[in-house]
Amino acid sequence: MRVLDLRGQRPSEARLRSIVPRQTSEFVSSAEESVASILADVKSRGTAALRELAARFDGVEQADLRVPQDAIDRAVEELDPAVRDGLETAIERTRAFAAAQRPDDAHLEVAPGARLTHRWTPVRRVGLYVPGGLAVYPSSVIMNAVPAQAAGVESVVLSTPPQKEFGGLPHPTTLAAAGLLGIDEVWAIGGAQALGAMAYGFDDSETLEPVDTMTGPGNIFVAMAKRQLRSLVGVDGEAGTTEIAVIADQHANPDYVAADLLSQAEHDPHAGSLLITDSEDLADRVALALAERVNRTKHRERVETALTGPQSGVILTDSLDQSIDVANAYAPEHLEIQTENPGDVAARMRNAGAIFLGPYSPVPLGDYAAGSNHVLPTGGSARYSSGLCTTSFMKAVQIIDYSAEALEHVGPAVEALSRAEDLPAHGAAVAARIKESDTEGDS
Ligand SMILES: NC(=O)c1ccc[n+]([C@@H]2O[C@H](COP(=O)([O-])OP(=O)(O)OC[C@H]3O[C@@H](n4cnc5c(N)ncnc54)[C@H](O)[C@@H]3O)[C@@H](O)[C@H]2O)c1
Ligand SMILES: N[C@H](CO)Cc1c[nH]c[nH+]1
Ligand SMILES: [Zn+2]
Repeated sequence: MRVLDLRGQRPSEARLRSIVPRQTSEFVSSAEESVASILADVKSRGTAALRELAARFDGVEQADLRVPQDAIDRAVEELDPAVRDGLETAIERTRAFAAAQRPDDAHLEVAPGARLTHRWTPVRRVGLYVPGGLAVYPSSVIMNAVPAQAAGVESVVLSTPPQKEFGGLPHPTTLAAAGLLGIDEVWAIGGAQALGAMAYGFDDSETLEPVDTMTGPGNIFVAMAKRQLRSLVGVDGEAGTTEIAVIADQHANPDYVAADLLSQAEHDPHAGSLLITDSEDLADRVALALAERVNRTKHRERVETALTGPQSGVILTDSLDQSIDVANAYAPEHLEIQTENPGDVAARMRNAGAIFLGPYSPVPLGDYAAGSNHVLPTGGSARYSSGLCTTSFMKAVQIIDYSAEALEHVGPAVEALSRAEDLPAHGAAVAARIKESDTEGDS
């Protein structure tokens, strides 16, 4: 991994953001044109386009795009018992935490007779994307579906790539996870075209009703499709190519740090793994442990590409304070804090998708069974967006209920502001109720 030595330097926030190792936003932008043409094709030609795209990108010929219920039922029946236990544990913990996130409505009488309500409602129909290119992601079925169900969403549709190995159906463990969660509308469509299908819907040889919100992780084609469809449907944050940053000091266990950096590098050759440390000695020991682990890891080629790419590296700082500044500027999807007092460091972190404290909370725990969600903002978007949660599937409506006296009391304020904005009909609408006159000239 390349080393960036910031010791003795005081880079500005702007400079820090530009020098920390990361895939540039041009990386996702490189998919812009191809995704635009995929989406246009799906919009105009529906299932015919989807079948052609599946042949081109997934190498499958599909008769039906919708997965039959008996394939879902069979996947549940044939599920390995240990995997079933794992999925059920993950569902149980994620469900408990998602239920705890349900927001309360807010009610306020802002003045006598002036009642306001902030009422949360679930989105009616949502589309969940579950990736399935380089790896298989049944855990992402849980991370998408459980908060949607906790929010009270009425209609859930799931889309995931068809697999050549399974005759054009999605991977059976992904189907089994859907079955365990009671999801019966599953489509074998992958990549940008899946997002287009759920956003536009189609009604030709098969029918897919459009959704109101789409969520889920995926590669750059998925992330770009979400960017392009954002004005048509609600989308969650940009949960693109995985990244991990670790703030570590001399107290950290180098083998744990190495194992965790490697764990996320195995997702994708473009995944980012970053160590931020004020201890050169720790950095050297992590490098040794990492080399040893990379030698024997299953997806060695992918991991080596990720760890040696421009998006990965070691940043040497001259203090824990500077490590925190660097991490906040980087805004990682996952941040591990492997320091003497991780809770104190976490309290000073503003920008991270999820924070993992201390030696016994590794990122892979959060990937599967911590109870937290693994669909998290990447590419620095943790500066302004959150990981998937129950409110990602909800929206709030504000309800205004004033009595005649309450309106009369605040009327002069409304009328003065309407004059100031040269929108006198606004003031007149209030004046009509107060003075029993509805002409603008009276207001
Ligand atoms: N941030 C998160 O919360 C999170 C969670 C899980 C996974 N991930 C990330 O999700 C990604 C999963 O990627 P994946 O590739 O394994 O699965 P994927 O489902 O995202 O992508 C596979 C699809 O990409 C499409 N595709 C492939 N090549 C294409 C091309 N040249 N042009 C257009 N479309 C093409 C195909 O249609 C295929 O079905 C990884 O990068 C992983 O790091 C992120
Ligand atoms: N680390 C991924 C989020 O970036 C989530 C995941 C799913 N399976 C394994 N890991
Ligand atoms: Zn992972």
